[in-house]
Amino acid sequence: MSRPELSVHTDAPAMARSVAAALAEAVAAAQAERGSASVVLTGGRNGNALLAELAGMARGDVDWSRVDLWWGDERFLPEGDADRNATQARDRFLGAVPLDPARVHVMPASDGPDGADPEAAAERYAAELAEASRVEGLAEQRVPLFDVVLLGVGPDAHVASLFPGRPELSEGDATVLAVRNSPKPPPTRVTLTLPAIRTAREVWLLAAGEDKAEAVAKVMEDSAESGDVPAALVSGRRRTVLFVDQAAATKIR
Ligand SMILES: O=C1O[C@H](COP(=O)(O)O)[C@@H](O)[C@H](O)[C@H]1O
Repeated sequence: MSRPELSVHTDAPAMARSVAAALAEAVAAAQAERGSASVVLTGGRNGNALLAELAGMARGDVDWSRVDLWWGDERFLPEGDADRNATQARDRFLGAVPLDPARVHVMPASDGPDGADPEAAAERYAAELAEASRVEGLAEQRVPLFDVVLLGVGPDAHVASLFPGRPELSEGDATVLAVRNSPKPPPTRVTLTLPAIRTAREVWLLAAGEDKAEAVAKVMEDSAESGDVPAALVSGRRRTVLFVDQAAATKIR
C-alpha cells in the first residue's frame, strides 16, 4: 500500500478550518456530478473540531438535504451518552445544517433495537449499508459509494475502532464488526472494517497534536503495513490524504 499524500497545517484549528473547507468542496463536487454526496464521519478531537468548523461555514453550493452521513465507528453506549460519537456530532454539527434525518445513519446505541448486543448492532448497521448499496446498484460491495471517509488517527495509530494488533484488522468479509475489550474506553464499540473503508473514493486521515506525532511518523514509513499501524492500512480508491498540523509532523523521518 502506498503512503498517503501529506497535507501539513500550522496548528489544529487551522487544520480543522482547511479540512472543513475541503470537505464542503468535495460534497459540492459530488452533488454537481451525481446529485448527492456521502460522507463517513469520525469521532475524536480532530473530527469534532472539523465538524464545529463545518457548522459555521456558509456554502451556497452545498445542499445538506442531499448528503448521506455514515459513521466509521461508534462507542457502544446508550443513546444520548456524551461519549457517543453521534452525540458529539449532534452537539457540533447535525443541528446546525438542514440535513434530511432519513439520510443521517447513526450506528445503533446500546439501548437501541438490539439492546446491549454489539454483534447484533453491527449486523444491523451492515444491513443498512447493504440496503443503501443495493439502491445505488452497488449490491456487490455491500456498502454505498462513500465520497469521503474521515478517520481520526489515535496516538496509537488506530482508526475508527480498529486498534493495533487486534483481530478485527484481519477481517476480510464483514463490512461492520463489534469490538469488545477495546484498549481505549469505552470497551465495547462498533466499527467499519478495512474492506468497507477501502471502497471509498477518498480516505482522509486527521492527526493534529503532539500526541499524534509518533503515529504520523509510523504511517509515513515505507514499511508501515503491519497490524501495528492500522492507519497505514487504509486507503481510498482515488486518493488517501493524511492531514496533520506542524506538531504532529515533527517526527516524520
Ligand atoms: O475513540 C476514538 O478515537 C479516535 C481518535 O480520537 P482522538 O481524540 O485521539 O483524535 C477516533 O478516530 C475514533 O472515531 C473514536 O471512536
